Amino acid sequence: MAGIIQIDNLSKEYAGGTRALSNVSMEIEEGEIIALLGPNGAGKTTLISIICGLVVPTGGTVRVGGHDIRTDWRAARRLIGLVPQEIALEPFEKVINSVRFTRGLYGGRPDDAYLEKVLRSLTLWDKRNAMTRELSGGMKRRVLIAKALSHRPKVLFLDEPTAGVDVALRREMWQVVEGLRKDGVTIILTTHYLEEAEEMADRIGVINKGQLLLVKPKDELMGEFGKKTLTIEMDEPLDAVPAELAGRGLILSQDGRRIRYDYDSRAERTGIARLLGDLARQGLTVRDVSTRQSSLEEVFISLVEDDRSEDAA
Ligand SMILES: Nc1ncnc2c1ncn2[C@@H]1O[C@H](COP(=O)(O)OP(=O)(O)OP(=O)(O)O)[C@@H](O)[C@H]1O
Repeated sequence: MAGIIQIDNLSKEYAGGTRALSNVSMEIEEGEIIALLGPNGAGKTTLISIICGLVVPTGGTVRVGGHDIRTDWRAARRLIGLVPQEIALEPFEKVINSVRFTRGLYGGRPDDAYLEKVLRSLTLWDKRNAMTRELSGGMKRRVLIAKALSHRPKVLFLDEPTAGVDVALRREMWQVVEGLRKDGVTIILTTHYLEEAEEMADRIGVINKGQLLLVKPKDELMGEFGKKTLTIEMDEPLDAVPAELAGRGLILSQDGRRIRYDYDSRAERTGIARLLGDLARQGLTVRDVSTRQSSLEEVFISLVEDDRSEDAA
């Protein structure tokens, strides 16, 4: 079965000559949450804007629910809701009217029962008669989501949903997304926060300089690139790594008390047992050992750096 979104060889060159996207292809399955990660200017917003019909691509195609976004844009757009990066609301409008209005814009017939369900799920029902300017920042963001959901889209785009919000609000937003997942809404979000992608997404796409470097299930990405670090704490400080243990990439801390060893946890032989055995043979006593998995942040930085060094080569 084809995915709900099918992107083929998508490219965009802006009028000034900036190449914002180069031959991006990707398929998104119904019901999944996909996070698009990338540094500033990578092309994330451009990609979302093209799918939503706000920016015209210079090459390639996008289908939403089988509808081409250019030749069959009305049907495609009906399936999409967009929560933009900037908060843009009518300040003197009541929440409920603002949401009703957006539903009308999409050509939806009035359906207050559905809008009540949406507002309740976003804990906005009690605020339905408040003017949007009276709401807190977090509530305003939730109103944007309510508006984007007002016509029952199958796909929701969240462009940096938690940019500039505090930790509590960020967690609140994650819960909202979790609720939408349960309702079967497909979600595509962009973020700079790796923690956010790690927390919410099923799959992660990494974009850099207009190119989609990879799209992978989150766990696979972590497993594939996630190196582990073993820290060995010595009973007595060392002056240097013993010569017998050279060539294994061991790093001694400045105070000589800890040895760091990076290894691939999926390798058949991690070298840990050998290392500990060799230390014992040298008469060195180990006080403690700990391991740490690299974070997605480290994974991401190494990917983007690889991309940079390939450019330089
Ligand atoms: N309307 C436009 N006209 C010309 N160039 C543009 C336009 N919009 C974006 N760009 C350029 O296209 C590139 C990609 O921008 P885009 O906003 O898609 O990146 P982004 O990954 O969303 O970045 P950010 O994380 O900062 O929002 C950038 O170099 C940007 O300057």
